[in-house]
Amino acid sequence: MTVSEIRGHHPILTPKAMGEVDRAAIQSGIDGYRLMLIAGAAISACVLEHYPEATGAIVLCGPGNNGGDGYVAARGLAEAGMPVRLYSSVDPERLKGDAATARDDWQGPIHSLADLDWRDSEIVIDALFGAGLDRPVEGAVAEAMMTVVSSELPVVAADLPSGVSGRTGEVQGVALSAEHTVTFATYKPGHFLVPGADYCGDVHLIDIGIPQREIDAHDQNLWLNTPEIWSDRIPEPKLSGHKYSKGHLGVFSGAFSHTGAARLAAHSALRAGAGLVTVLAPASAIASNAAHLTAIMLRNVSSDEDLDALLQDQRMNGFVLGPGFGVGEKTCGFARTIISTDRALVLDADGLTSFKDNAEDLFSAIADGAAPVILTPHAGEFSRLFPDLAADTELSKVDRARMAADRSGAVVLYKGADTVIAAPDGRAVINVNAPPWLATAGSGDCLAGIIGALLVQHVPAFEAAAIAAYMHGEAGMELGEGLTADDLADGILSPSVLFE
Ligand SMILES: NC(=O)C1=CN([C@@H]2O[C@H](COP(=O)(O)OP(=O)(O)OC[C@H]3O[C@@H](n4cnc5c(N)ncnc54)[C@H](OP(=O)(O)O)[C@@H]3O)[C@@H](O)[C@H]2O)[C@@H](O)CC1
Ligand SMILES: Nc1ncnc2c1ncn2[C@@H]1O[C@H](COP(=O)(O)OP(=O)(O)O)[C@@H](O)[C@H]1O
Ligand SMILES: [K+]
Repeated sequence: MTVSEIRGHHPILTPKAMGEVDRAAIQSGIDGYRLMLIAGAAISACVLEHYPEATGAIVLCGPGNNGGDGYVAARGLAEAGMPVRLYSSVDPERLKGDAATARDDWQGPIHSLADLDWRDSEIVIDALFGAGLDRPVEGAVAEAMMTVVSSELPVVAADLPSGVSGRTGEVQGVALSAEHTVTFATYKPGHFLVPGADYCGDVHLIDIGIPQREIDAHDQNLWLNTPEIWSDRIPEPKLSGHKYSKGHLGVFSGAFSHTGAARLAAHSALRAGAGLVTVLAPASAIASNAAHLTAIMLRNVSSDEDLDALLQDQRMNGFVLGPGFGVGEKTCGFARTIISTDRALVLDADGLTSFKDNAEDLFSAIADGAAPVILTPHAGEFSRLFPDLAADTELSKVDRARMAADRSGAVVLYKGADTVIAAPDGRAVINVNAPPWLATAGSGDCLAGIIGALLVQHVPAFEAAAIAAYMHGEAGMELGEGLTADDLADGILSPSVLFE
């Protein structure tokens, strides 16, 4: 999916919430079978569009309404002239409601999945399980799915690839890997959370006629991270502006052999539109930083006293602490001091790990302080600060980020291919425009700098994190595979340029 091209407000609903929307729509008088006919037609249209040369299809139907979609799709393909063989994972007599109607409207034979033979087919339509998957797939169905996997035939999935949890994106037992997934009414978390995202291929969102008011009524405060969520928060350059009106960010550097991370963050921040950026370095790192900095300023901040003196200048209104800084009590002390002021703080990398054994200290400092704080953990750092949430296999990454934001009082940007940003007030977005080559040393340091640049320009914390993740992804896409973090820092465009 070319995610950068997705525009608009896209709420993401869990399968459970989607089921409630579905029931509410039907109760309001909408014909459920009509929804299934539109869904099934969209699946057959997807197959015909993307595999026009296919000389035969197999359609795998499960026990519920996902299977019903399969019967409708099979009919559409057969009517278009494609030879179709349909397999059911259960006795078709077991089907109920709309799925039973769809079965009755299918004129062809229904084979048992146990007799699966794919040899004269070129495409598989997966309608075994969708939103109703609620336990690991096992036994004969799992075996048949393994046969499909080993056939290496392309798969088009109805709603979700079978075996992928729509709520968490986790694989339940075994899962089919689709080239295309046709989903209905809204995206589900499993389309974007890893590993589910890898199983979905291109995701096509189809409006099947469920009223928007029903979707809005079941809004779960979770959206895709698209520009429409925050475009009105992008800092606009003003004619009357000067460099201080665009904020002054301080980025803490580590000791003499650990200075690169801070410079990557500082450089990215200047590119992202901060008015001034100063690297704050201990005495041992002044020379190595000075050798590399021009537009970025440099100041010696070695001790608590140096930090107190620095904080006298009210114009330095935000900080990035953590990249290359070192793990230890000095880091915790600096973080606590900044949080006790009203300056914004991005706490990243070593700044997070330093609180491994005293996370509650950090959270109570945030609760007592007035500063907006953003925590930017990757999975390892997350498990150090929130070990119980990381270990709870029932939770999705969205649940974890939300619970972490609630507990810490900070905006949490939980990194990865499927970065989730959550605010203490419950809002959350999933960012999906990041290409895999962003996983390179120093890329997270650049992200921390971009967030800092937005914070010092007075963008609220949740939006600053969401905009920064999107900008980071866009820069990665623009630069292409093989980028280094140096390229990335150089390739960041200020948001008013990027989104003009
Ligand atoms: N949203 C909408 O507006 C529309 C939705 N539509 C479609 O409906 C789909 C949701 O339908 P659904 O609720 O019937 O669920 P579905 O995925 O077919 O599963 C059914 C049954 O599978 C079973 N089962 C579960 N796990 C299992 C396992 N591991 N191994 C074995 N069995 C397992 C379990 O039955 P159980 O055995 O527990 O009785 C469960 O009840 C949705 O994905 C979309 O495609 C469209 O028609 C258009 C309108
Ligand atoms: N597979 C991936 N696809 C896209 N982006 C990724 C992937 N893995 C990591 N990233 C992103 O790359 C950055 C890596 O940051 P981090 O883990 O802190 O590394 P570092 O400290 O080396 O910069 C994060 O923004 C993360 O979201
Ligand atoms: K499916």
